[in-house]
Amino acid sequence: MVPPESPAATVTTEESPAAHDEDGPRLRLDGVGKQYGDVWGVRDVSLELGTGVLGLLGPNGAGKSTLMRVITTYLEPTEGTLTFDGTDVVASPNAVRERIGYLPQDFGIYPDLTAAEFLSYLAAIRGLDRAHASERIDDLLELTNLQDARDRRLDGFSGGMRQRVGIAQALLTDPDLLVVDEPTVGLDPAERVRFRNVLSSLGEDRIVILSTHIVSDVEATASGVAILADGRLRSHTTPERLLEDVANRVWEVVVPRDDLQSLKAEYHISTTTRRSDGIHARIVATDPPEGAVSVTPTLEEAYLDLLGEANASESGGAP
Ligand SMILES: Nc1ncnc2c1ncn2[C@@H]1O[C@H](COP(=O)(O)OP(=O)(O)OP(=O)(O)O)[C@@H](O)[C@H]1O
Repeated sequence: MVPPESPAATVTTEESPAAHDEDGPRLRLDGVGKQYGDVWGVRDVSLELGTGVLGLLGPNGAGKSTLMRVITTYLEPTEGTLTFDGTDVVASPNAVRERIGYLPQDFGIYPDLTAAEFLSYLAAIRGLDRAHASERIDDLLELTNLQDARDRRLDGFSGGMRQRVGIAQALLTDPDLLVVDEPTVGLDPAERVRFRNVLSSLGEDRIVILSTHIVSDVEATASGVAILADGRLRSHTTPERLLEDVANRVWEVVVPRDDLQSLKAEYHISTTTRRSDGIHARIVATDPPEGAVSVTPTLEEAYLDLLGEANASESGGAP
């Protein structure tokens, strides 16, 4: 919960990433807040976005879904204003809706339909004329690399293929703003890479907002990062600047397994890996322990450092 008296988030606008294309679509949020009863889902969010992929990161309950629902007009903000190319999103939701594509986390399909039938059905619901829809569906099946599966029933699709159908449906009206919620959860590594590539190319000429817990998806696709915590915008920057902020402060140290607890007590540990020579721990610290070797930070470490909550997540290695 965000108490109304909380201080405004310290977000420096001059650090915000510049849009790729000054002539492309622009989305602007000023002091946006959404309250559920006594609880603020998000509060005082100001952002200006141009073309490119924005990675929206934040812990559970940070307000990501609330913010996306407000942006996609599913929820009205309690306070603040949103404008899309100068149009007031709250006053004219219908004008904005037709320019927005949304892939929600709980995207439902009709299992008995083929990919092409499903997209035709959604195109009809959204009022696309038949000839235009058929051409558009062909293009989208190609874009999402599903042309060979177009006449297969959706119940035989893998998770990754379903997500690509989800992206295709979100793009039916050729939106200038695409919002995708946790799109790579449950995908295998190859599908994830393919999906990331599709998102990156979509960001070339539209605004893409990618909400996720998977920081490596942001690292691979995003030109901008917005970090929410407790409903507040903590940072709007580029992945490069986020990494610069933690440069020279990430270390790897090898300790015997019995020393791990005391290391945890003293340092922010991002990951630990068990190897035959001991536990390899990556830590974020200004004053590292003796023997620590400086390593290249990951975006996840920069993100955890900003949230101030780095802690160990153990990964594989020798027993
Ligand atoms: N319909 C609702 N009624 C009351 N409170 C809500 C409602 N939806 C969200 N909240 C609250 O608003 C805050 C933000 O929730 P939200 O779902 O937007 O966060 P999130 O970042 O999307 O979380 P997650 O990553 O777990 O999906 C939380 O405190 C949540 O409990």
